[in-house]
Amino acid sequence: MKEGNNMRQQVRPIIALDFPDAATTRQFLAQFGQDSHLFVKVGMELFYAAGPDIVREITAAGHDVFLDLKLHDIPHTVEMGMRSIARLGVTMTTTHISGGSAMMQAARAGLDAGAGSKRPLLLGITQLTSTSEDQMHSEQHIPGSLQADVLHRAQLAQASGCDGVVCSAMEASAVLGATNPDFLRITPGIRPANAAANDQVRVVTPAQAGQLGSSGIVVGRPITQAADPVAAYAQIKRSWNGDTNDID
Ligand SMILES: O=C(O)c1cc(=O)[nH]c(=O)n1[C@@H]1O[C@H](COP(=O)(O)O)[C@@H](O)[C@H]1O
Repeated sequence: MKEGNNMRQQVRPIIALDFPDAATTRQFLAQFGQDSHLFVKVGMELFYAAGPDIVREITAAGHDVFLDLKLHDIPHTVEMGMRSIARLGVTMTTTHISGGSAMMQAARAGLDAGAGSKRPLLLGITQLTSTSEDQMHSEQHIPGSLQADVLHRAQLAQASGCDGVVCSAMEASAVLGATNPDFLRITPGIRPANAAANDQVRVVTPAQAGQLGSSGIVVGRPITQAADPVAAYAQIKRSWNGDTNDID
């Protein structure tokens, strides 16, 4: 087994359900059959359209939900927002690290206060996978390498009560080296070889993500817009888990 495989904590690729409404989401999920136990991400597009009801519906169907709303506000507002999120029974959620340590601590306190038996895991957003190092320099006025910035953010997130970060797989092994081994490295920006990058910049294949030390991958359009989403999911899952020599 490759070293990266030992680091993998989420065997299932997390499918980003970036759909405009509940009906489209239901049609998509129905293709996977009643007994499937998927790990899906509900983000802004679906949540702003279908609200907490769609999250409850998906969890009631037996799927794990990563509710990705990327909270970023003053600490009190984020704490109270996270209390509401925790009551939805989701598995993971997100806050922006750039809001600072007080905001992340408040996010964690909100999850602690709002959760029942199982607290949602808190992930900090480092640098979006759509951001290049050049953009970071010119638009954010952050000097140095993008990896160094991601490492700094990851360490701040860990010290502030986060359970992991969202970063690209390109930074995953460095984050692993700079944080506790169980600190999660959830990586979007996943594209099978030859697939369109779309708006993503820091992109790797599912197999590379496994080798680079990701602990979970997030995949949207390569599955949701595939001619056969169930087959695309199965192929990406095999590649991610190192179960195939197929070109991914
Ligand atoms: O927080 C995220 O999930 C996220 C962070 C990030 O840096 N990059 C990123 O692409 N994402 C999300 O991951 C998903 C990627 O979707 P695709 O580009 O279609 O595979 C989208 O739902 C994004 O919102």
